[in-house]
Amino acid sequence: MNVVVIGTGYVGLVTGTCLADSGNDVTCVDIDAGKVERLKNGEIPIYEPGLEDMVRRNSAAGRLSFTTQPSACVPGAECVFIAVGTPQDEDGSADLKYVMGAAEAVAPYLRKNAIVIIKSTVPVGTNRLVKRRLDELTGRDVHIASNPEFLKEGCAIDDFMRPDRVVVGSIDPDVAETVHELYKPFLRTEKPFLKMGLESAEMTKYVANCMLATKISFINEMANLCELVGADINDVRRGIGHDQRIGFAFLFPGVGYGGSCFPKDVRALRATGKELGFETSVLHAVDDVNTRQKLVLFNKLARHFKNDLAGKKIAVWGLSFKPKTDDIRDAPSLELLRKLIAAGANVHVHDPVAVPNVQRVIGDAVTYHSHQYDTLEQAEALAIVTEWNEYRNPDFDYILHKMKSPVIFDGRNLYDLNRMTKLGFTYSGIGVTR
Ligand SMILES: NC(=O)C1=CN([C@@H]2O[C@H](COP(=O)(O)OP(=O)(O)OC[C@H]3O[C@@H](n4cnc5c(N)ncnc54)[C@H](O)[C@@H]3O)[C@@H](O)[C@H]2O)C=CC1
Ligand SMILES: O=C(O)[C@H]1O[C@H](OP(=O)(O)OP(=O)(O)OC[C@H]2O[C@@H](n3ccc(=O)[nH]c3=O)[C@H](O)[C@@H]2O)[C@H](O)[C@@H](O)[C@@H]1O
Repeated sequence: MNVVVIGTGYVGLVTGTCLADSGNDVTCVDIDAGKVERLKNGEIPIYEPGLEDMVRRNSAAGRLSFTTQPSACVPGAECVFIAVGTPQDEDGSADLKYVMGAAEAVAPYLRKNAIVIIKSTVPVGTNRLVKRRLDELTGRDVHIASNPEFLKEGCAIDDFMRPDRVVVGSIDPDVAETVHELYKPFLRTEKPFLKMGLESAEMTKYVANCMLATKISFINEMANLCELVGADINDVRRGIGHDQRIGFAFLFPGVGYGGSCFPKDVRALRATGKELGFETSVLHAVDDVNTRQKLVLFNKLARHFKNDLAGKKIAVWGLSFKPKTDDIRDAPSLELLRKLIAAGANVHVHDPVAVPNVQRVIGDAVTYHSHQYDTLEQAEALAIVTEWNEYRNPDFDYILHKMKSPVIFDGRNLYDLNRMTKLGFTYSGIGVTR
């Protein structure tokens, strides 16, 4: 099929590349000329394992190309995906200016019977709003489909190629069937293609993200309570997870969820409720718990140093909002760094890939290191924010020898409390402490 994807961010680039990989002719469009230039040279602007190779391979095969001009590709397209950002507006609701802008940019070039597929996460009602605008601009009854994306950064290609399900909302069932053709190569096992109405598809995306965010805030609240009652959340997690009704997924306690989606999507769904005079109390609590959880490492450090962090050398491992990405949008690390800087601490940080992004936001108020151990020279405490694999099994003897005082605040429960205590560390995890 001839496909156009508008937006070459995490979602657009992965969608376009994976669809090209299954034999479609794909053109990706972005308004950012610099990004398009880099992509044309086979350079990808984000860190996503495996993506660069796939972009190069499919570009070389002539199935994947990049442009800034919708006029150059939309006229030939049977399907036009819109995968632009939907950031949080000041009141928490989703800002639709990029989605509407993209729709308006493609409208003049849409061929008869082309399908516009909205992949961006958009509030209920947006697909109909976009359709109305497209109908107005083209003078035709434009086909529209809502196709929310469920991929995770860091394993985006695998998630796209092996989805748990594909959701498509449409007015006309034939439109959904055409979209199904695009997805059939990725749904060869028992995984379902779920057809539904536009509103249900839009809502499905928010409910999925809010459910996952709820699980995380719930387990974080329980972890904090475990510390107070002297229980170990790792044992409790296993104790509940074996109950098949509960399970293990997304119940790892930590420093709060970050990233470009959970925080904004929880707030956007709250805003939808508010607009309709409906109080979403659970979502309010989820957001509230998460805001507090992002401060959990700072509060532990402040308590340990009796509220005097001035001049204390603190090492921080992990800056991206989760491993295998350089994305720092709403990352808990930023909250920690800002609080430590404000308290006058001498902060030394490491991250395998996110340092350039953090440098752009935090500047030289902290010291960046290219090796994790270099942060520890005479450090008085180590805070672990992101569970990169290389932090899981470090040389603890070396760390003991390097640090001024062997104190670890582990925001991801990478280590075992008893082992750490035996080794001579003062150690505190999330929901695991002495
Ligand atoms: N990042 C993720 O893991 C996931 C994101 N989503 C949703 O997908 C959407 C896109 O997210 P990301 O890919 O992270 O966004 P992003 O911010 O990384 O990329 C968006 C891209 O769209 C481009 N753009 C904006 N207006 C344009 C226009 N008129 N024409 C052409 N290009 C335009 C921007 O220059 C940018 O390159 C959002 O609604 C997000 O909530 C859904 C699932 C996963
Ligand atoms: O809409 C989106 O953008 C995407 O949002 C999330 O994907 P992503 O944000 O890439 O990353 P996750 O792996 O879900 O992690 C989100 C945050 O939750 C935290 N988390 C996750 C799992 C867990 O058990 N505990 C926990 O604290 C992570 O550290 C991270 O900060 C969803 O998992 C995707 O399905 C969805 O498509």
